Amino acid sequence: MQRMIGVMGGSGVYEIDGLEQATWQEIDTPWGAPSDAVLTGTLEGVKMAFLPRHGRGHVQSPSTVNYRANIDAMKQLGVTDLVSVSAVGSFREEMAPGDFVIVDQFIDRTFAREKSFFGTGCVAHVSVAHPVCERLSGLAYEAARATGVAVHKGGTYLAMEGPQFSSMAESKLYREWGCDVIGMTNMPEAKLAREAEICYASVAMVTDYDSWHPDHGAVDITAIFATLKANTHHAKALVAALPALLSEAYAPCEHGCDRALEFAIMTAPDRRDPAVIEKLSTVAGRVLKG
Ligand SMILES: CSC[C@H]1O[C@H](OP(=O)(O)O)[C@H](O)[C@@H]1O
Ligand SMILES: Nc1ncnc2[nH]cnc12
Repeated sequence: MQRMIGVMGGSGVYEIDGLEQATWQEIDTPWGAPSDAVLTGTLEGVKMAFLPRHGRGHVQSPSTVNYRANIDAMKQLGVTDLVSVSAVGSFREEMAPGDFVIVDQFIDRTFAREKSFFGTGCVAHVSVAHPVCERLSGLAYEAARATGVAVHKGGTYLAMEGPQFSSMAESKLYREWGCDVIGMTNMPEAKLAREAEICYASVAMVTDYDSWHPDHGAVDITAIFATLKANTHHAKALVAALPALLSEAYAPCEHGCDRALEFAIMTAPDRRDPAVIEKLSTVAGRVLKG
């Protein structure tokens, strides 16, 4: 099996540079349409797939992004390692606008999204105790360091429903909970990547101090865009640095991300719904076949 890098581009990241044989591919999935076509090609001999999470032109809101379709599309293309690039607010003075954070934990406060590929007819329970792939996150950290940006290794991401930003009381509460950054999209994306047995890492680009900071006031979308614009070159450079770091032949993930479904399916084979099994053929085909 060949290793393939997927990039899920967040706010401000709607394209990547330098792909050879670049083609926008429309992908159908049993879960509906992904946010957009997927840009595929190779970079330094490594196959890559890029999907703008909100669609080109930022059409999908965090609540309407079809996360299941996006992950299924990446899996169909053969993505083994998926790096998310996201804009976030910061709860820490030292995680300043412009900095990058390699997220390693999540608190999921989203409530209006489909969060699993599984359900009635085929029930499965995977572990997300360690919701990101340690190996891929380490490589993303190295790639970020190579760009020269200030980068923090590890951080807890509070996933909120949105689309409105948090109240000051919520912002202060999340700080007390020990959260480091806040965004609206990495959940259920990370959970679904785990169900699809794809290694997942999250690169968070700090754009603001949310609304807790006495010296910074409320979140200001104009300031967010300015910070994102000033940082796009770092995000693109990070993506460009990934192939050299991941170019070695595929080796099973030491953390088991690529085997997450091994013992996860609870529904007895003779009680599984054939229509549901058919829908799961891409993401869970490895364990459902045979
Ligand atoms: C640009 S402000 C809020 C918007 O930005 C983040 O999107 P993404 O995670 O895709 O970079 C945040 O989650 C909100 O969707
Ligand atoms: N303060 C914030 N809250 C939620 N999502 C964000 N994305 C960027 N800044 C954010």
